Amino acid sequence: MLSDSAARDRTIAEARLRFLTNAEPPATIVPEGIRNSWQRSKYLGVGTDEVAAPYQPDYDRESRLVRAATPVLDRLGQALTGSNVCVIVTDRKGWVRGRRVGEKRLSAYLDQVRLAPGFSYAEQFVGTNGIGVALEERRPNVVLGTEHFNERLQSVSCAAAPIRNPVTGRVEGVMNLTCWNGPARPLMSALVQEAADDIERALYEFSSSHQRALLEAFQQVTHYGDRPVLCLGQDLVLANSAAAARLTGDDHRLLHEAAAETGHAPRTRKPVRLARGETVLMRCRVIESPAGAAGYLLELAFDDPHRTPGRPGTRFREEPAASRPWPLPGLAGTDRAWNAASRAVSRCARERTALLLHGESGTGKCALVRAAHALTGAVSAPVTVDAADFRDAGAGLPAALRAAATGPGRAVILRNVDAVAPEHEFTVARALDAAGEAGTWVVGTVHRIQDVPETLRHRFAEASAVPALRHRLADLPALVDCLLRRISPTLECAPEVLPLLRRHDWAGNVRQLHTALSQAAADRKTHRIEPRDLPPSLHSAASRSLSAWEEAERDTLVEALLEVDGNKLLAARRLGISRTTVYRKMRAYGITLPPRG
Ligand SMILES: Nc1ncnc2c1ncn2[C@@H]1O[C@H](COP(=O)(O)OP(=O)(O)OP(=O)(O)O)[C@@H](O)[C@H]1O
Repeated sequence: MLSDSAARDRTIAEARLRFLTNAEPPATIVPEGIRNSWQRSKYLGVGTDEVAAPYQPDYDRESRLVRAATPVLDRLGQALTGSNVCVIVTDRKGWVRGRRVGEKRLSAYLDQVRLAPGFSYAEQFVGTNGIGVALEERRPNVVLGTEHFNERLQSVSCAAAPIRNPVTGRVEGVMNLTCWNGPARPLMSALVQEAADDIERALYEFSSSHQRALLEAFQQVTHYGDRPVLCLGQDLVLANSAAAARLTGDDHRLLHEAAAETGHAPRTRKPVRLARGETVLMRCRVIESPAGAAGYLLELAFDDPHRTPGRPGTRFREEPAASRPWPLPGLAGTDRAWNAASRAVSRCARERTALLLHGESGTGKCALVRAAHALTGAVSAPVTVDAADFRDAGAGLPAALRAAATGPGRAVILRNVDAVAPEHEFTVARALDAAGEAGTWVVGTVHRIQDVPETLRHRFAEASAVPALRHRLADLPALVDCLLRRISPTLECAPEVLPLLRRHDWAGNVRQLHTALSQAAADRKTHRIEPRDLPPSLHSAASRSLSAWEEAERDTLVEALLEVDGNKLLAARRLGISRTTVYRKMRAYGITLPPRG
């Protein structure tokens, strides 16, 4: 007769097979965290029989995380000698940075499945596993034998817990414990959490005296009362919930600038205009640490502490600015405003709350909806109905909305809500209501929220802003990585490309970035995109917007220069103009070319 755990393993294995072969969501017998992870893994097309963990042998062996983790790993390694257990530490992207194994047979197996230093065990490469799930869900978890997405990992079970930076709360890595399938399961979680705690304590010791000084000042002020407080250090932002709910990344920058101007003037209350036009009164104090000035502590007073900024009279709830990343499958970025949007969209998808997403074209509004909807175990992808397609035949729009399949597990996106003709607002609103009542998740997208007519605005219980790419340029490397992988898995960028991308204003946002990289990839001669492969517009940084004619002139000049390897004299001859004109136009259009290779 089968033991309880063997019977459970068999049930889970059968559920996994059914999930992999059918289009249905995994059976509810599978624990929720594992179900979500299976869905993400399937959505990302992760393999089930080959472990495709990528390898990067060069990494910083002196990083703060490695230094904090090494004594803990050494101690556990000694204690576990001879046992069938292994302890592993990864960084925040899942790259294995340290491993200690109790016995040789397990060590050989882990090498075979690439669970070894230098390899990444992120979920996007390996599918459901303790490390990957801890990083995606940012909480401790256990993955038992057959719950692994990849069958080659099913001989082992693992428990993992995120390691957080005790000052910022950011996940710095994962502590993982792996052993052959067996009865030790309940002990694994306790041991792994204790080890993660030890590493966090060591990280705290390492954190600079600046950070400690800021944290102490912040805690003192926020201990009493709940007025908005913000602490700004060089690479650290601390906000209590009253401040986080009202401030965006752009506001932090504006407040930082104002604080730098005010300096040490604790009695002064300075008015500061925030990104959305609202004014806040700021009292600023410089925080000193033994190593010098650590940053600013800002106490803020809003005009009306309860009103949602910039939304007089609406019933929208703005999502609190979220500092923690909220990764969604296939999408990249950890900017604060992007995190807040991802979090809001995911919550609305789960709760099926009608949502209005606003932001410039190409920022990722529809992509967010698709990814969040997929994670809910949806039966089909969202149906997109573009109101702009019905500008001349507006009566067809309500009919198109009604024709979309409705019901639980389905979603409909009304794109360009502002393009609904006034005479059709009411029937469109009725169609959206009917879809919502049938259990469909209803989402609207628009560039500017103020352009949405009142009748339609009230169909959406919540609103969330998706930031423009130029306001989240810190996300460029991650976005480039993600988009390149979509174009071709072997494609990479030369390091000189990013600075060129960074100075562009990206009016077409992530969509434009994708197009630029696709164009560059189509013209390249190797698997590496070099600066010269980029479209001409990216070689210039004009200080004003150009007319169509000027753009054409700039592109012709850049193409001529690239063809002759940047030689201005030869380019001038080709174009039949003087070398002085070439120099003048290069200056006027802000053209810089990669150094000659
Ligand atoms: N964070 C991201 N990571 C990866 N790809 C992204 C991200 N954001 C957007 N994209 C990609 O950029 C492209 C444009 O995104 P999307 O169509 O969602 O924009 P949108 O804001 O809905 O635009 P529009 O307002 O014109 O409908 C898509 O290919 C999408 O996958």
